[in-house]
Amino acid sequence: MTLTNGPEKACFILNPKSGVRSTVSVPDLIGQHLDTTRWTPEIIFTERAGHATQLAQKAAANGARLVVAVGGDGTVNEVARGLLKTNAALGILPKGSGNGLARHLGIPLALPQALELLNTPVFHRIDSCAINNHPFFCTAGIGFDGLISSVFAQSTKRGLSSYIALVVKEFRTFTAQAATVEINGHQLNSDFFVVAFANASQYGNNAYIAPMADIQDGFLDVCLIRHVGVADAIQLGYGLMTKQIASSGLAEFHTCSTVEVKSPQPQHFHADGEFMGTATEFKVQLFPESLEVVASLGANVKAV
Ligand SMILES: Nc1ncnc2c1ncn2[C@@H]1O[C@H](COP(=O)(O)OP(=O)(O)OP(=O)(O)O)[C@@H](O)[C@H]1O
Repeated sequence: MTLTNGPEKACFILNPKSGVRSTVSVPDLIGQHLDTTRWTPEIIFTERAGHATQLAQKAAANGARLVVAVGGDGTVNEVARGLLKTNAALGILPKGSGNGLARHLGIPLALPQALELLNTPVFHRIDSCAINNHPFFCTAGIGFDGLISSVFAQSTKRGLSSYIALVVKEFRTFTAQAATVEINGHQLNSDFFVVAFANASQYGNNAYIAPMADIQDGFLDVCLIRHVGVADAIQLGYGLMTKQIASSGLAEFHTCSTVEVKSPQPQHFHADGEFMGTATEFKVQLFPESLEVVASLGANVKAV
């Protein structure tokens, strides 16, 4: 497709550390598959954690119409937060191990096909969220999944099998944590294994924590999981991978636009799988239609 005004600027921000497919040369793939009558590409490598946010802000300020995160959900998060309140749209070349947002948006995991999607882009507006002012676009969580994000951040191993081994190890010693969750004017006091906040439906790797979550509906889906024994854990794992967590009897769901959580003990928390620290009080907010993305029609999103 040729534009009457010529190609627009597309900036590709690559995290060289992300993913397990390190042999793939993304610049070569961009050279082979990107339609240069549609886009004039610029390719930049990140140099450190957090760098992608600065690069994305700069690209948007310099007139890029499209800023493409090349990496996993951590890189997607960093690029996307840099694009909030700008005129640039987010593209994704999925190169992580989980790729939760890319999967929700129907973006092909094969990079040549993901590049083809950018050649004939359809733009969509999606909601974004924040946990204690840390933006997230896919999921955030407190409790066991917060702890896992912390332990995974310290581990040098990547990939699904390492992740599962780590989950099993930590599960043996983790106990549900006391907290008060305030949703829609109601206070729920309990011990919680996980309090998860879903903008998109999955954590990544097709593990669906909130299968019904709609990324354009203006609502957060909150998933509360209380005590989890060994037999429950197997059922929970099965429910996550088969989109049947809601019928497992182990999870309770609420929708809201703001939720607050208080806990007597500091709790680990994550945003899009990245460990954000510990806190005793949490405020989680949703900002409707606050980010423009290129996604696949017929996936879980409606076109603008
Ligand atoms: N040049 C860099 N050097 C070191 N770390 C970086 C660099 N660029 C980005 N990072 C950090 O790498 C981390 C992991 O990135 P990302 O999530 O994209 O990959 P991943 O962990 O392999 O994928 P997934 O989240 O799907 O498992 C992010 O926290 C990001 O801040």
